[in-house]
Amino acid sequence: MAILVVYWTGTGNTEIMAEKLHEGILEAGVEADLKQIDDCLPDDVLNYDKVAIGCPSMGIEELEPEEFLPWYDDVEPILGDKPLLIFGSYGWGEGEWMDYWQDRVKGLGLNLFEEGIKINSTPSTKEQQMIKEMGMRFALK
Ligand SMILES: Cc1cc2nc3c(=O)[nH]c(=O)nc-3n(C[C@H](O)[C@H](O)[C@H](O)COP(=O)(O)O)c2cc1C
Repeated sequence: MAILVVYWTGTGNTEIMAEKLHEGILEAGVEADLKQIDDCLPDDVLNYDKVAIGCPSMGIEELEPEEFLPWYDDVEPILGDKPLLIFGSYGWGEGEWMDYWQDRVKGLGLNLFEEGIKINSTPSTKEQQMIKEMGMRFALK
């Protein structure tokens, strides 16, 4: 079994989240790759059993529109029933972009794992541990 953790980041906060998820998955003893979307063609997701996708809140509570969204629009239709974990960082408010993203995923009937992880700004040490534990659960489920 292999898991892909793939993300877009502007200033590195979502990247820290991706690294912690990846760490947790590896600690659970499951093979995993960590990639930025630049290094991952949409079809590459087909090589994995489970996929974790990260994108921060950009625009006005939106997924990043220039690079991430066109990539994600191509990925979503080929995910099938692969377990999908979504995550990202936000800067203010309640992190509504994650609610919209989850609604979108659920509306398409995709196999969403737990609730998407949203973290305000840079994840604290405690939040990093929580993310790592979620990575372990994702790996072992
Ligand atoms: C162009 C732009 C738009 C943003 N829009 C939002 C927003 O609508 N809501 C929000 O909570 N944060 C917003 N943010 C803040 C980012 O989500 C926040 O800084 C986040 O930590 C960035 O994650 P990253 O370091 O992975 O890029 C925006 C930031 C930028 C640069």
